[in-house]
Amino acid sequence: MASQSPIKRKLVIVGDGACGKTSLLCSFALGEFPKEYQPTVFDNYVAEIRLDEKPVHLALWDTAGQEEYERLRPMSYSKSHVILIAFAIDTPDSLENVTTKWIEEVRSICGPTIPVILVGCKVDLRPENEPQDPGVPSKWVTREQGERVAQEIGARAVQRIGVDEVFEVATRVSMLMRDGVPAHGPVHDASKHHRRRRRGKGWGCCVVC
Ligand SMILES: Nc1nc2c(ncn2[C@@H]2O[C@H](COP(=O)(O)OP(=O)(O)OP(=O)(O)O)[C@@H](O)[C@H]2O)c(=O)[nH]1
Repeated sequence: MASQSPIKRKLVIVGDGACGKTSLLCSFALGEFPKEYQPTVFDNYVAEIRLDEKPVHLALWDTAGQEEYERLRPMSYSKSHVILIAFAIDTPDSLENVTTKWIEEVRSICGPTIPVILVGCKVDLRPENEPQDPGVPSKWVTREQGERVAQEIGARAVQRIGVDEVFEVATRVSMLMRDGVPAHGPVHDASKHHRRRRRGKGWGCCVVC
């Protein structure tokens, strides 16, 4: 049987500096966490995966969260099929910036229809049963806060899924785009569990693991 040529997809990850973007990509693409923190300028990885038995060449574009590289980042978005917006659950500001900065940037450069997935990183840092004083705000981003932001940016919450599943969902929704425009109108072929219209147009998903 002739081997199928892979479907090419491009994923870009953005989010605040040091929120965990590179670590998330590396743990998926290379199977390991980077040993040391090195702020990214930009970087690429490739994952050869299979989705519904079809080979997919998934290009993973890592971007700089640090402000000094602000002017370089817009170039990374070109011809992308899906965007991951990351935040760190130990840094509430990084979630706030999703609504005040990242979704605005993504929508203004990539347009209203590109699928966006919101991902909460560093979940291992949150203690399982932290005693909570109702008068004191938690230093951790809660799942409810993540869901609220997901709603604000028109995304759906998908909780407690692993790294591989994040990229499986991302690859699946990336199929909705072709060369920067929706492949076939609204989201009729999205998987049942993750189907969502974003204000009648795009698609979003929140993963707060
Ligand atoms: N405990 C824990 N630490 C993490 C996790 N992800 C990232 N880190 C740590 O957080 C720091 C920043 O991680 P990076 O993945 O480089 O963050 P980034 O978002 O790519 O940062 P920039 O390149 O500056 O935009 C590093 O010290 C990582 O080891 C995680 O899931 N758990």
